[in-house]
Amino acid sequence: MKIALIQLDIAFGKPEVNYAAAERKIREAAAGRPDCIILPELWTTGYDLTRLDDIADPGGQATAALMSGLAREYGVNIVAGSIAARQANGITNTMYVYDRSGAPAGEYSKLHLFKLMEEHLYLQPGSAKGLFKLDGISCAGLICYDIRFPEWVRAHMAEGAEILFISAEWPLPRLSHWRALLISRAIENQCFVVACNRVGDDPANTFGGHSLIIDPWGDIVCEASGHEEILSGEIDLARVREVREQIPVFTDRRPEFYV
Ligand SMILES: O=C(O)CCC(=O)C(=O)O
Repeated sequence: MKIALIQLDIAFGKPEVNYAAAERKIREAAAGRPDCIILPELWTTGYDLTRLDDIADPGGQATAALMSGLAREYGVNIVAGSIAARQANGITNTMYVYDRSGAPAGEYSKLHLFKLMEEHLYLQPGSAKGLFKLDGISCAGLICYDIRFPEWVRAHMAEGAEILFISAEWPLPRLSHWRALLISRAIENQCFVVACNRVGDDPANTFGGHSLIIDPWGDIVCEASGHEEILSGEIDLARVREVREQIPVFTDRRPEFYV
């Protein structure tokens, strides 16, 4: 499976600019004929939280129209990062996933809102897992701060997911945490981790880039720089089965003692 990670800079609070940039980058990435493309977190608005009432995408519909159309046009799966979506219960930080036919394949709203960046003041948390299938492969999709909650990641991987997709806006000062947490999630869950971060600045933060693909042994398949780029890497799902057979963590678990 060939994966392209679109490590974008994001124009603060300017969805029209960001939709145009993401479309350009997806067309560029699609030329390399990937099986799957992933975008970062909140890529339509950035963290312009105080203006979300005006700029959130109602029901994710504008995002769906663009992403589903591109997925169908290029016959590529798209993990469309996350966006601020206006829902009946308020605004959520929601990841939408489309398969090669452009059909919705999954949806996940960020469960753990990040207080350090005031998400809890403007967003409603999700309440369901981010499990979906792409080309018959079981996948999980989570968002940024979620990677600090190994029990939430495990809840997904224990249901058989083999690839963990992460969309993020992870700040530069904690880049060492980003790498260590992602490598740990890959090792402990014996899965591929595909993690797409943004770059650039907003009024409060500088974001670190260094999007990554990590294999189920914890080795880095590929890693981006701190600048805008399309990172491309190939994964072989047989590696998940090999590592899970060699060290059978999932069958050796004793969950009855973990509560
Ligand atoms: O956990 C962190 O250090 C960063 C999390 C974050 O930036 C987010 O969830 O948006």
